[in-house]
Amino acid sequence: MPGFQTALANAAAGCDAAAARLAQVAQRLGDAAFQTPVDPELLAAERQIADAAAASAQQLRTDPGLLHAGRIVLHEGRTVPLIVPFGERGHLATSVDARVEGVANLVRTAILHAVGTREPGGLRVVGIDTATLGASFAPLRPLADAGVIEAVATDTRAAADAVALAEAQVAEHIAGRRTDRMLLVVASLSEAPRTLVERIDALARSGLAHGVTVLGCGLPELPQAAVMHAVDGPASQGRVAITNPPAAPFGRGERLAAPVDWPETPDPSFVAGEALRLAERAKAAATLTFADLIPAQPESGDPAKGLEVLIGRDAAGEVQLRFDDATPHWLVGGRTGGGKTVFLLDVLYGLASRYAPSDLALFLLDFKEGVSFTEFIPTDRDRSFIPHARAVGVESDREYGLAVLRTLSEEMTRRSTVMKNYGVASFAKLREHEAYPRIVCVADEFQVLLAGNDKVASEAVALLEELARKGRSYGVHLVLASQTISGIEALWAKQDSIFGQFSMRIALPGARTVLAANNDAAARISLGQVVVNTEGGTAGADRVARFPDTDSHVMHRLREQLGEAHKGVGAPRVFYGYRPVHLAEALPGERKPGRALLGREVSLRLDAAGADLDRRPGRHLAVLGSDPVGGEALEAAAESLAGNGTRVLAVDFTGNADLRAATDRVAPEAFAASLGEIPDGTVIAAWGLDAAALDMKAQQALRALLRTGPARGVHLLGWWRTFRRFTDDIGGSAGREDVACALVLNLPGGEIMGHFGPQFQHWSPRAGRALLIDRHADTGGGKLVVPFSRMEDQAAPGPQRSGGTPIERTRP
Ligand SMILES: Nc1ncnc2c1ncn2[C@@H]1O[C@H](COP(=O)(O)OP(=O)(O)OP(=O)(O)O)[C@@H](O)[C@H]1O
Repeated sequence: MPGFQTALANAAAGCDAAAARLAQVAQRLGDAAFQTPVDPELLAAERQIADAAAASAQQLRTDPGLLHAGRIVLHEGRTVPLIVPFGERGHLATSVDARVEGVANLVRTAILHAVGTREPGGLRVVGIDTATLGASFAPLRPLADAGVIEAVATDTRAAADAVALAEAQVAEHIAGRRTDRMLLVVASLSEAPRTLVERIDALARSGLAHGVTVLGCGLPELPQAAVMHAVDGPASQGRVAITNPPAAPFGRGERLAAPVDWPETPDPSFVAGEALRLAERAKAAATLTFADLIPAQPESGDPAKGLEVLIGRDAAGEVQLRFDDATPHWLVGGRTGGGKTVFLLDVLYGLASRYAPSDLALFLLDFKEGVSFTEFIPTDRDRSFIPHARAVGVESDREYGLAVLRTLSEEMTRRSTVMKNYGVASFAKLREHEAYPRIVCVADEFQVLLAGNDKVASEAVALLEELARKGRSYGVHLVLASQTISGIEALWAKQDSIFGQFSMRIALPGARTVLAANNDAAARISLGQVVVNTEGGTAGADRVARFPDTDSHVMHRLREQLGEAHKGVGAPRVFYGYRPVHLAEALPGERKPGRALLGREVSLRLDAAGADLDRRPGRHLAVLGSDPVGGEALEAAAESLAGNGTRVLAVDFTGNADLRAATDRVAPEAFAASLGEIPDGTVIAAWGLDAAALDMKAQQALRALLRTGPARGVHLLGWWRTFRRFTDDIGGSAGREDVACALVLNLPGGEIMGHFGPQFQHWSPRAGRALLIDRHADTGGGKLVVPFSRMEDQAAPGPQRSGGTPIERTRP
């Protein structure tokens, strides 16, 4: 732009000379001086300037180092743009704030110019507007929605945060961690404390070289700034006098000798259109696609020092998050529909594509209808899965979550022993000897695990604390996510020592309490954006990134690729909290002679649960409670035994049992009499024993059978729908040891603890779950199981007809 600059310099010199002459004349003649005819040379210079300015105008608009800050008023009604150094070349200040319309126009012009003349993402804008509560920025709303204007502070506290953001920008710039620029726009500051103004001055001093430009409206003392002074007085016509910009003075005097006007009020539709255009441009540039998250070279990451994953972009570029010593565990929050599922899928698919299944193991828990991890497991329609996933809980029980946490804790113990053997103290060093994978355990709606004061909650807290504290040394990482404030508070309330370990805070729109109390960054973002804060949520340490929506084709393709590359890796074990389980799905190895299978353990391995009917005293099973599932579990037990060659004698007092699996049947009315004649090696399966008419003699025969049966291979599997009748039948506490196994259904802990022990007082029955107690196998609180139920197409057979003879053979 040499033509324009030379013309401007000549004109400025001309102006200086004319101004000096004018001043002298004015001194002599007073107001009459202004009637003095204008020097024809000056008019000629002005014409030259105006022509050069018109020719260069387009070029000027694209230079981020120059700002069109108003109009220089010339003679003959001519004006030329007032161009001042800006951006990296200078700050700009005004003597009055944006309550003056011309200054508000300057604010908008400056922002649109600064954003528009840089590459998308090259400039962040932070605003302060306490006197008009943000009105100066209102027409630029799309830029705020797109995250280009990161914050507009409307009170003094927020103003201090905004200044802190700019200070952090300088610090990051000095440290070489950022190369983008920030424009701090102080549109108005009303009664700001002196210290805040001093901080802005300090920013102005160091900012030019270190990434911050200040537009300080109402701050005429701003260092390194050209200052536009509103000229007072009735004759001033709202004119402005501008001081020389320190970086590029207009001329020899202190000020530009010609009068200046504030920028004109632009057409509102132009401002709105520009803001929208720039916002769209910023969004398009800041948004990666889901496919962009998948590296070109899959599984090439080295997990020794940490795991790294690309999640999106912010103004400074790509945003990579890490699981490492600095950010070993993550806390994620956001309101319903805030994008938590999508964000977690971005992270987990990103990780799975970067690291091999031997380097990364995923444990995925979902405690409510929230995130569903079906994208990791085979489904009826799509058999592909993510081979990194080791265990997945969908709408998991708390006990399942606990089992996963226990497994991780045991894994840490195992690793610690190995590390001691090698004499190393970090996961990175361990990897030099053995290729242990890093483990990432995601618990969505984790607060469910901590709810209440029961044993599960207290054990979960203890385990979480241990994992949070020690996980980093052993390569075990937690991601706790919650949609509710109470979720995060639950963790806080339970153990603040856990909370403190989560230096990585991730806040999706509407998240509260994930960030520090005075950090409201999550309130200002919209869907598709995330606040990432690696300093425990501290205000001023946020990065606002845009993350992509998921893409089911890309996910499917990756699953197929991974499946192809890791053919030998089996599908993860999946616990579906809401699904019934069936004996028919038991694996061949799970069916063993003499083992009555009753359901599936709610545990990491989801093993088949049952009672072993061996020769030890007491090897009988009582199914207790009126829930009809008790009858179905007993059917499964009978079937599993009969399938392995055990002779099963069935008797049904309920009229609803499916006795097809039984080898023999006995009519209900013949049951009492048959008790004395049970052949050796027989299992009696009895449905609804509470309805059996047992006189004293029969009851005694029953007790004798219980006491002596196992030694000769005779076992009773009995379903009592009432607890009282069960204890009566076995002879109360005297017979306690005679029935060692029980499957407890809908009977509260308070009712059974007298018989089974105080450790069962916390048992609270729930649909589809039972408590398996084996007095010989464990002294703890029993095992939570999902009892086997009938398949849906397995219709209830209706009342069974009893035969005429006591023992009727139904199957050879
Ligand atoms: N980064 C994004 N870009 C575009 N759309 C998104 C993005 N993230 C989420 N969405 C959309 O927002 C909607 C809600 O997202 P998501 O299911 O992840 O929310 P959530 O917080 O898990 O909510 P909920 O638990 O209630 O399902 C979805 O339709 C999703 O496609």
